[in-house]
Amino acid sequence: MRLKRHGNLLQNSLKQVCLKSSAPHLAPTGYSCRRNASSTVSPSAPQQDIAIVGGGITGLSTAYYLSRGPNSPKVTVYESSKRIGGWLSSRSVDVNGGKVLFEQGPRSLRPSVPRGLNTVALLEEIGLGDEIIYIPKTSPSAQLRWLFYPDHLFSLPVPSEGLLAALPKFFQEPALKGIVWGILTEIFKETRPEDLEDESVGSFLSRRISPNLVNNVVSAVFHGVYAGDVWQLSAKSLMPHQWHVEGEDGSVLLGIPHMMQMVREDDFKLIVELAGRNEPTFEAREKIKGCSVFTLKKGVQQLTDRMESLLRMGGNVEFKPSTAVREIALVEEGRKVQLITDKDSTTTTHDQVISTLFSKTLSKICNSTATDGSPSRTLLPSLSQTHAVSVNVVNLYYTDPHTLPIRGFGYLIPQSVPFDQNPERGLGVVFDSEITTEQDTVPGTKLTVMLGGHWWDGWTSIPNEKESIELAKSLVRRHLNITTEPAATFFSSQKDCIPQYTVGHSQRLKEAHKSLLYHFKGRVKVAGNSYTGVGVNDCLKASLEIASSTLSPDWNQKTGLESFEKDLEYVEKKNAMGIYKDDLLKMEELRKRLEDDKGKAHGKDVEEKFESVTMERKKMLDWKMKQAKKQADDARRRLERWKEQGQKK
Ligand SMILES: C=Cc1c2[nH]c(c1C)Cc1[nH]c(c(CCC(=O)O)c1C)Cc1[nH]c(c(C)c1CCC(=O)O)Cc1[nH]c(c(C)c1C=C)C2
Repeated sequence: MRLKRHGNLLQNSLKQVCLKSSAPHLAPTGYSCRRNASSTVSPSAPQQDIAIVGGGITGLSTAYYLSRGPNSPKVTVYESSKRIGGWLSSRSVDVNGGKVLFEQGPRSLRPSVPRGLNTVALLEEIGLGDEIIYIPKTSPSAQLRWLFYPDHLFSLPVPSEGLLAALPKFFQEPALKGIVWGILTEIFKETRPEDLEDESVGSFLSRRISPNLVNNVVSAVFHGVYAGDVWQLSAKSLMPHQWHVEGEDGSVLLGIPHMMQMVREDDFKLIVELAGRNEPTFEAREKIKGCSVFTLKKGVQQLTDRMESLLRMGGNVEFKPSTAVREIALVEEGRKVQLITDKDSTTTTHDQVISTLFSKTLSKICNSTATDGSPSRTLLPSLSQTHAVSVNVVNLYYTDPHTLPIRGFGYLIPQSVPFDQNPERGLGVVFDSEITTEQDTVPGTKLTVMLGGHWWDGWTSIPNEKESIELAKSLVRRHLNITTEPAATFFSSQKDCIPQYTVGHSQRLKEAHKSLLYHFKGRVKVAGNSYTGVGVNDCLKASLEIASSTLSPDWNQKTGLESFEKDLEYVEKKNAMGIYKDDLLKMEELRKRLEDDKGKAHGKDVEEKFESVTMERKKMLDWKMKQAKKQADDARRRLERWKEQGQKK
């Protein structure tokens, strides 16, 4: 009975989500997932049939965005494994009379503007707003981040303590040697040759600042995000702002003021889109302001679980788990895409296919048909070069809440640490119980040890479960002096979990865009962590965009990679200030008028005018705030109504 009521509630909320996105006054400015009047697909046209290959976070959210409007297409999600949800995997494990939550993939998300805001908006939309745990910027896990070099842990400078407090560390810590000098002399360094299309993060930052910064600090930070090798990862793709300003201003340092006024054009579009819908709610925006990262009460997998159940209840989406797609081909004179799956070689046809697979896997299933007996070749050669790293994740739980000798987020191990200090090939350790204890029912200390990544490139076999747990215990014994046995351990091997955006990434994707258009006429599109960012926030942004492209009038010009046709474009941040955009533009107008007046007016007059402008701005902001709050109240009341309706049913 209880479950049923819950089910009704979910179904209702999906209906409400649909109603919401179809409301004309809420029409998104940029990404319309609705088929509007100008669409090539008229309301009487047959329902489109879309296949999504891959049932991870990108596949599920694409299915969700496709399904939330009226006249939504028929969607089929193909997933090779039994389980839907992909890399987002949270396990609740029984320990000593209670339960602790272990994360195998991403564990917390950043509230960055606008991608993190977009994630919060989605969480609110699917009814998980109250399940978000906001970790405050003041918590030890947000303040203290540690690095290991060469044989000890040291904390990275805390920005709030200021430069003066941090300065001695730059001279005492061997890892930071030469970095201050490298920064001070950056503006005098030669700029890159004009014909240099891309280079590694290592080469870029060594050239601009110092190799020590790369080997001892940046390589550690890149371990924490990409588990990759800084000497192979692309500066153009992964440090796009810094790369851009070097090109524009000749120096990264001199370019900082410029950089701070800029925002990527695609992010700007998302800011405007979110502001247009006043999302996330005012309350969530307020919480985000003070938070460093956020997660969910039952772990990040709650996001994929909720989307899956909403989609199953909505009725327009069919799930095909344990069904690997082994071939994709254009058929019926280019009017359909055929998928051949490994289930008895079943074939199905669809109007469009969105692949969220690892790009190399996609390249293997998109082949030319050889009629002359020669071996078939991939139609997407530039994607066949992609490489991904594997990470073994070991979760450890100790009953003593005071097992750790230090507080903070955890620590990262840079590439320069000698082998004898890191024979386990560790990348870093997360102090999960320092980030939040809200997910567990018993006290204790919870750690996650990450092993492998690029260290294992070229290895033919990697450590198994038993070996990895031993390696993890040995690592925390040497680095943290933890000698007690954990009360619980959990292991997972994440094979090829992080695609590596190595030098030439953007050029390869530009070529892939052309190949997809040429061979599949826009009927095969891509999204996911192989292309426009490896994080959850990036994947959700990509799925919003690809769902919109799929239903747009010019769907046949879109592949998900069209942004790679040209270099990244930036716009001025002041035009991208979300809900304050109009105010700021009006302010700018007033400021200009005042400047014009300046020549005519004197002293007191000018001061008075400035004061009146400030008052005017304040009034405008107050008004906007009140409006946003009213909208949030309305949304809350609406939600209460849905809940009541759901319960009555
Ligand atoms: C399986 C291991 C993973 C490692 N990195 C990622 C995974 C899935 C992916 C990843 N990690 C972070 C980001 C950036 C997030 C964003 O921009 O929104 C991505 C794409 C950052 C991050 N890394 C760790 C944590 C707890 C976070 C969360 C945000 C933060 O606090 O900065 C921990 C961590 N992840 C990896 C390692 C080696 C590591 C070590 C401490 C590899």
